[in-house]
Amino acid sequence: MAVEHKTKEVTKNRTDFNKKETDGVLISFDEDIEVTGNEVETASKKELKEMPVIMSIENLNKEYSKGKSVLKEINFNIKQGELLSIIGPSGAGKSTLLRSINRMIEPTSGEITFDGKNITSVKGKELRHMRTNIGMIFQHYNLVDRLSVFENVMHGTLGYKNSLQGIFSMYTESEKEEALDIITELGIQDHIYKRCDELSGGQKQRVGIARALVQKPKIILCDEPIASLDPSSSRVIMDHLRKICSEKGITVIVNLHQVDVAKNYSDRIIGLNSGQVVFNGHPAEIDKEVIQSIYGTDFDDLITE
Ligand SMILES: Nc1ncnc2c1ncn2[C@@H]1O[C@H](COP(=O)(O)OP(=O)(O)OP(=O)(O)O)[C@@H](O)[C@H]1O
Repeated sequence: MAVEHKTKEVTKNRTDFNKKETDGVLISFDEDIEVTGNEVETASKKELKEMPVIMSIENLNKEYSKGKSVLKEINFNIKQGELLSIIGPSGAGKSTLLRSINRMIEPTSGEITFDGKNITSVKGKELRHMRTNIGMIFQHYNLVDRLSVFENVMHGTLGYKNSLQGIFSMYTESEKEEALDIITELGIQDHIYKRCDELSGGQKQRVGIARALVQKPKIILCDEPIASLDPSSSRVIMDHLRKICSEKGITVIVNLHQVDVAKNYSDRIIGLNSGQVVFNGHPAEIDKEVIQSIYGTDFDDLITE
């Protein structure tokens, strides 16, 4: 079921939020936009309209403890090749939502259909197979520091291997060649034999993207991929994610704290507040009232001018 509309009446509050930097949330608006990247070419509405839906999320709920809902009746569709950002205040449920999608977290109820298959209750081999189609990158990279860039990237193929092949790092020549191509595309070929703990944050995140890409995923989930990076490295990472959608047709779902980055790079934005979707629309529809609905009445408390 597609939900392509604002799902909650926005609160009327005329506080001027222009260019306010909160703890981790940078807000800006069209008339005074503070863009961290170049003008980015997102997919046109028409192009995306013609793309097939790759994932549907229906009535998804999550309770970590009984009676305390962290996700409440989440509904939305995602198209192939779409870059979808999820924004919302700390604790809104962004990570829980992202991790429910690949079942790192078990949803309490609801249904996720991926590539035509209900993946909500798949187990064992089927779950492993499903996860090879869903790559993930993390705020803190989740690399093995003492291993080289190349070895970390090759770990992306492990989902396709039995445990013996995995233990002995048995990679085929074509797997190695494909990994090299991806490493080169990401511009980290000069670091290929370096240990990962010798890299900058931006380089580490590019290793994380390369590892996700060698999985040959249909979707990549990104949990605050730029939260630990400076603006220049953030731009490089977001440019790569945008390119992955536009040129490889891979769907990217990205949790972000930076509203301006979400506006600049996304085909669509979902706003979460207290576990509910309060906005689901085009970045151009994000205005002060929408921001108020997403960040809530406590938003003033976050301002640190
Ligand atoms: N493993 C857990 N057990 C119990 N409660 C949890 C667990 N993980 C998250 N929560 C709670 O669920 C709610 C949503 O957390 P989540 O991390 O999904 O939010 P978020 O929007 O990603 O926040 P942030 O932007 O700070 O990362 C929070 O109230 C959090 O305390």
